Amino acid sequence: MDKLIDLRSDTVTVPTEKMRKAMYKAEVGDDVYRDDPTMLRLERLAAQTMGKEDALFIPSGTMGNQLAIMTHTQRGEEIITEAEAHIFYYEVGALGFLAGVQAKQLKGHMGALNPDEVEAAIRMEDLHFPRTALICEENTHNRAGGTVVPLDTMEAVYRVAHEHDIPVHLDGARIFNAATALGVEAKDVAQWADSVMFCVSKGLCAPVGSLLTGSKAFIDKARKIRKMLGGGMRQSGVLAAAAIVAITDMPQRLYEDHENARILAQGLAEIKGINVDLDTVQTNMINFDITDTGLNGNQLAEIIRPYGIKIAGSPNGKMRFVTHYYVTRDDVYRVLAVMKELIEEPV
Ligand SMILES: Cc1ncc(COP(=O)(O)O)c(CN[C@H](C(=O)O)[C@H](C)O)c1O
Repeated sequence: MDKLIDLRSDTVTVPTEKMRKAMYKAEVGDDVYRDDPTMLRLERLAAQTMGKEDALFIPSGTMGNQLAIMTHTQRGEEIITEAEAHIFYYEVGALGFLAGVQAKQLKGHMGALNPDEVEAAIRMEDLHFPRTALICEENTHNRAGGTVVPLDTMEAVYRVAHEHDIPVHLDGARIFNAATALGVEAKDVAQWADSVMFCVSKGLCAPVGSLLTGSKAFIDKARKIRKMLGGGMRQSGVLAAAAIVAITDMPQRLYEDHENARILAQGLAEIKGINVDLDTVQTNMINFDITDTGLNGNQLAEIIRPYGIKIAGSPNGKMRFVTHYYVTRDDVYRVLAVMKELIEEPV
């Protein structure tokens, strides 16, 4: 059976052999009592990696983002997000349902908020107005194509926020991809946010989890809200062990995913009917459009599947391919050969 090439997302990655061994041998305890030594080690490592005081393990990035919002805000307040931020676009309306806040959405440029527009969007004191309680950024930015927000932009937004005593939360699901593309450490990106959520379950290949990082006071409050949501976990050191391997071993190889994405994007751009904006291919994602091929994403997903290639379908021509640890350079060449055959020489 040919190997399955799965380009749907970097969320499909499975734990490495080293992670599985670490999980098996993990020293565990009841983390609600703070007795799990492996979880304590992970949270110290995560905080140190982001240059923050403390960290909290959560089972998903969505929970980490929403926990941050619930911790930073009060019901009835307003947060500022980019127009297609994951926090707004893909988190099932949790902003309103869980945190009871509303979003002021600003259209970014390749996912980056404009600091002047952020400042203009901050509410002044007025009987009619909700208070602006939080500014949320996303780096890399998923729906913009895994694009990287420049550090000077993040710094400018951070300074505007702090001039108005407003905290900044970074959805850093792929912060290590951003740091790799920028040639800096993750903490150099994280410094321009008060709280940072990052995922170990995506490009870093851990089976489960994300870390929310921030000040000790912030994390103490977030830990209590996590417990309220039923997120207090017992012997979670089994998961923490894999996350420690993920943070320690995997960021340094992300450049390979970026190189593979670049090669894949350039190859796709040469196929008749496929439109790719190569400027947006900056990390491990490729957003492209197949409308001019006469196919939509769902049709392509169906005809490509028998070739051992899994892609996310779509009702229109808008497509996303994501590279990761389990997509090799040879897999990239095979995908290009199959795409060329299916699109340029349809039967
Ligand atoms: C920027 C960002 N922030 C948060 C999350 C949520 O992470 P999880 O809740 O899936 O762990 C994601 C997941 N992104 C997933 C994907 O890309 O396939 C889907 C869209 O939810 C994300 O891309």
